[in-house]
Amino acid sequence: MTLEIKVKYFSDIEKIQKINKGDWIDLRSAIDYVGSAGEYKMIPLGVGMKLPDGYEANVVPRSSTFKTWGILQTNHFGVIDNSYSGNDDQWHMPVYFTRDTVIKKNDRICQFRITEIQPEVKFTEVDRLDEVSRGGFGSTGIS
Ligand SMILES: O=c1ccn([C@H]2C[C@H](O)[C@@H](COP(=O)(O)OP(=O)(O)OP(=O)(O)O)O2)c(=O)[nH]1
Repeated sequence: MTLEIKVKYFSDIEKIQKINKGDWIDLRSAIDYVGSAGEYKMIPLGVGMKLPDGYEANVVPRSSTFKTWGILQTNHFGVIDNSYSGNDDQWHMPVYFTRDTVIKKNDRICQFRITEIQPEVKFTEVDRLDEVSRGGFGSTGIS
C-alpha cells in the first residue's frame, strides 16, 4: 500500500525524494542560520503537508545532528497533527544551540515518519491492578 502525502514547499529547498518502505524521511533547513551557544530558534523546514486521514507525523533529530551542529531539539519528539495542514502551516524544528554553529539552507537537520493516530481511549478507575508488580526502575538488573 502506498499512501499519498500532499506537500507544499515554502522555499526553493531540494524536494523530498521517494523513499523506501520503513525509512524515515530527512527534512532540510529552509534557511542559512548562524546560531550562538545558548540560543533558542525555530528553524523553518520549508514544507507543509496534508497527511493521509488517520495519520500524524513525528519529527526527531537525525543521529548525526548533535555531532554535526551541536543542536538539540527542544521538544525532543515533534508531533505534527493531521489538522496542521493549512496553507500557512510550515513545519519547524525547535532547537537549542549548545555551541556557536552555522546551519546552511538544505542541511538535513532532522527526519520524520508518519504514524497512525492513537485510537480514542477512555479511562476506567480501578482499586487494584491484577498483574504481577515488576518493581521500580532498574529492578531487573543490568546483566
Ligand atoms: O516539532 C514540531 C512540533 C509541532 N509543530 C507544529 C505542528 C503541530 O501540529 C503544531 C502544534 O504542535 P503541538 O500541538 O505539539 O504544540 P502545542 O505546544 O501543544 O501548541 P498548540 O496549542 O498549537 O497545540 O506545531 C512543528 O512544526 N514542529
